[in-house]
Amino acid sequence: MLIIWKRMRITMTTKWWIEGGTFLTMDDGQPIVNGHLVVEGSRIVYLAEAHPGALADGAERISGSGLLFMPGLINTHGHAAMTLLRGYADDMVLQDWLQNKIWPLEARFTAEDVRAGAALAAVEMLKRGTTAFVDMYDHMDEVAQVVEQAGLRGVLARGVIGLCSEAEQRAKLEDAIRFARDWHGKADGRIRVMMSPHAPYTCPPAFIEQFVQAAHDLDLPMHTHMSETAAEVEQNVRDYGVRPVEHLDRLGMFSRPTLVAHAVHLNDDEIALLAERGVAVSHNPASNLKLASGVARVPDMLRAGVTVSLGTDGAASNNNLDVFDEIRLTALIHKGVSGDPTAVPAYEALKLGTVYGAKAIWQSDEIGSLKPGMRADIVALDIDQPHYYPRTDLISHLVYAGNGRDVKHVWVDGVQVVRNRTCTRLDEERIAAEAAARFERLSSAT
Ligand SMILES: CSC[C@H]1O[C@@H](n2cnc3c(O)ncnc32)[C@H](O)[C@@H]1O
Ligand SMILES: [Zn+2]
Repeated sequence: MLIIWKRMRITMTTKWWIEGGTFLTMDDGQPIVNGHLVVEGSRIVYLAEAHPGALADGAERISGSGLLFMPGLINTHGHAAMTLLRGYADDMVLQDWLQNKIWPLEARFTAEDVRAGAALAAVEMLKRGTTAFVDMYDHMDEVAQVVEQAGLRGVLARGVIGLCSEAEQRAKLEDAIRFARDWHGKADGRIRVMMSPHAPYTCPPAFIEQFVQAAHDLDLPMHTHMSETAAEVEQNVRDYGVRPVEHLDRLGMFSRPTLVAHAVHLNDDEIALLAERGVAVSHNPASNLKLASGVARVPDMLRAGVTVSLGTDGAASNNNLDVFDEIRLTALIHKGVSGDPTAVPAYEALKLGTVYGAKAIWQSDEIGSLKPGMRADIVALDIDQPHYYPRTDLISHLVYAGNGRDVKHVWVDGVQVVRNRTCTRLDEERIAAEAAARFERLSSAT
């Protein structure tokens, strides 16, 4: 009997069907109004205007009335546990902020603190429509467990600062390798791992080369902060005779698939090199504005063929984890600084948060758009609200009038992780209380 039950569990896949919703596929077509979508197991098997017919037989029916369905948003750079430090240090520039406020407090973080901060981030991201995120931090086993429990998709990296002895560097590299071996491909394939030296200004060249070698050995991508501030670029030239892009290229980093966060201070040659090497960029507009780092040359990068995606960075420099905010900022600030209202059009900004995010972090073509064969990472927004009327242009409304608070339901890999604005797999009240208590403990020790 037990064997029969186990077999049934393996062969039975859940099937559900959205009837009559509006679908923004992000596949360059017009939104499908009054369409139908069928999910079997973790994948979309049908999406069209026509009724799915027998394909919907036996499927649980969900009404799509008043809802806009789109691919889950992809946050390509952040530090989830830093939700604990939200509002702790505002209105400072990066180096002062890191050295005098953030790093001293992070030095006290325990694994339990990281778990509490990551759980708070998971609740926040899911409720604002993010289904996949990149995370770089310490105590990453805790983050991986939160991802597994929350039902999120995560590309995780044990971030490493190499301003320490060679013995400590070795121990950190070994921990990053151990983390990759333990977690890459886990949580039914929802977790993937990258190798991540923190930045060229915190990791000596030989240490970065060891990470590149490990990435080759493990066949993993690389992730780092790069060219975030003008001061960083100047320091790199002083220390190594070249700017950060050439420096990392010489160290072999771009021989691996690489995602760099920020890339604010680039010249034309550097943009051309990133395009040539296939390096993807995580644009973090809110964090770059708040830390007064500058504005990345996103329109120039897109023109050159660089894959540009969106990240929130940590909640201490943003101060939320809402990718809809980054989409809106991206559509607005590049118009403002260039004087060109077409610099980043609304639909292109949405692509940065979905299609290009997928290209930057998920090497296989399975997420970032809605079509048969893709993973069912889906967000439903309540568009029965004043700011979605009149129905002139839903893409315009989503980018310029909407926000993450419009998210009502979320699915990852076909599993509903947010229902009616509530996380189905996380205890939101307990997580918020735990985060508050953890911050109290951390800050009272100062
Ligand atoms: C080694 S774990 C990650 C490390 O990165 C720090 N961090 C957070 N935001 C930024 C940023 O904008 N630039 C550089 N480093 C950042 C975080 O505090 C952790 O120490
Ligand atoms: Zn960062």
